[in-house]
Amino acid sequence: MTLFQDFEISQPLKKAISKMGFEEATPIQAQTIPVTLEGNDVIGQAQTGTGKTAAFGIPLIEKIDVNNPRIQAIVIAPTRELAIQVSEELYKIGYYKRVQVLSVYGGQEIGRQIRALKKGPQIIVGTPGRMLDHINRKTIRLQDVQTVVLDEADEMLNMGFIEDIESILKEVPSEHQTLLFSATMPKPIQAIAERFMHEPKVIKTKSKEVTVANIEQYYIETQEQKKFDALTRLLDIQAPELAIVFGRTKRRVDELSEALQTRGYAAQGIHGDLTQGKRMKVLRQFKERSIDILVATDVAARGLDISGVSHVYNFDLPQDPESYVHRIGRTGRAGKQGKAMTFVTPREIPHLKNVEATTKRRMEPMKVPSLDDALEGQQRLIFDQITSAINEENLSSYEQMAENLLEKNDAAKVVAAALKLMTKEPDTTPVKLTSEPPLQVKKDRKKSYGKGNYSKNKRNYRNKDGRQQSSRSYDMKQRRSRTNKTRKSS
Ligand SMILES: Nc1ncnc2c1ncn2[C@@H]1O[C@H](COP(=O)(O)OP(=O)(O)OP(=O)(O)O)[C@@H](O)[C@H]1O
Ligand SMILES: [Mg+2]
Repeated sequence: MTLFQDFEISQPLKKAISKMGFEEATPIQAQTIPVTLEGNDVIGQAQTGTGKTAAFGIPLIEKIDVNNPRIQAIVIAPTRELAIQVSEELYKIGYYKRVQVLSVYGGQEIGRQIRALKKGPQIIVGTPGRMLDHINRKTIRLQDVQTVVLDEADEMLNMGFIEDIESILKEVPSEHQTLLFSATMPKPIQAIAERFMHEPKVIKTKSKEVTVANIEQYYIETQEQKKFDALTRLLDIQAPELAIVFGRTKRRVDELSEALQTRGYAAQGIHGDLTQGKRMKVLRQFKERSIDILVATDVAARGLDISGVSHVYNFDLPQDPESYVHRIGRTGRAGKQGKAMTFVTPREIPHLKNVEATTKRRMEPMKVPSLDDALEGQQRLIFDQITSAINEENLSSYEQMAENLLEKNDAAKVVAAALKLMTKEPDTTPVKLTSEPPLQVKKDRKKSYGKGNYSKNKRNYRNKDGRQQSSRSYDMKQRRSRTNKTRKSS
């Protein structure tokens, strides 16, 4: 057991960490913080929700010179919401040290960011595109940067981002520390990563499984057209505190959130085609629980830490096993329990096996619930709520009314009527949902990474549309298949 108080870090940080409620370091924190404080480059891989943000955040903030108003560290994250979240966590860690942290991301007025940049933040957290934009405008200067962090490193070094990352790194002095963190690190991506690094220490917390043990994982085999009924019945039965439903495409997310609303659920969608204002509003509503179902593309798959997410539903199978790991990792965080349900059509079973082979964990089969099961689920929920209300609520203003009802009616009838009115009976309102074709399993995934397209000596080559590419890991087939992902969010 490693306590934060025992780390060689300054008092203001210890005070901030304790205010955040952390006492004991998680395994990845215990292993990486000392090594990072010594100045090493680090590749840190640990399961979702195990505190990787603080693992890089603590040493990063320890190193900052607060008397220097220039940018000393940058953290790059794949999505806007993650950049904001990471900057908030760093702000908390640096609170008593008075470190200034700023997030810059696409979709927010650039003028506002430029004004904030003039105040001399020491740490910038941003999405690659917007960070490059500021570098080109000379509103961000990286000459004093000593630390570069790639959060969700494998995603950042993936096809769509690598050129931006390379351009950013060109602006950083060659003497700098590089920290890469993610829950997944496919070997070919790690090889690319090491090119950017100086004798990196690779720290992977020892665990056979890629996903955390406290997430129960199920799959539900059903026809494409039956998935939605199965979803709403499951929602009725499982009554999640907060749930995230992942869909494959933006259109899918729009249709799903509308269909859920039609059936009376408090659901909203989030994806890359919405305005930033709308994206932030939906996420705020979800955190405040004015909605309890977030329907999302993979834009919400990585890094987001929202307490209370008890269930994740993969309405559509994710494109690759890594995406599965990150999606389900939105639940079961910081030692909490979670459940993940994945819908799969019969033709997609090979794809599911592929996911299981990567995660080294079997998903349990779950039967498609019937309407009766759904009704029973809702009844059980109401039963539990009433039982706890009997013990905990002040019912005095209702007691007279109860007496009146009981005078004229049979007691069991009265309670049954009240139960019926309170129970949300399964809603079968027809909804419109465009069918998605089944996912095709990629023949040999291992070979498809970095297949001839990338080598150390052959860094530049032209792709099919003649555009020069620097380095890459996925082949073109994979690239096409990933275009539906909401990736370029900055
Ligand atoms: N030592 C600790 N003690 C208690 N809670 C912690 C500790 N470290 C981090 N946490 C909390 O655990 C949660 C998950 O942390 P974090 O978001 O950093 O996970 P992660 O490993 O980056 O996950 P992901 O792979 O999904 O990005 C956060 O709410 C964080 O505040
Ligand atoms: Mg993280």
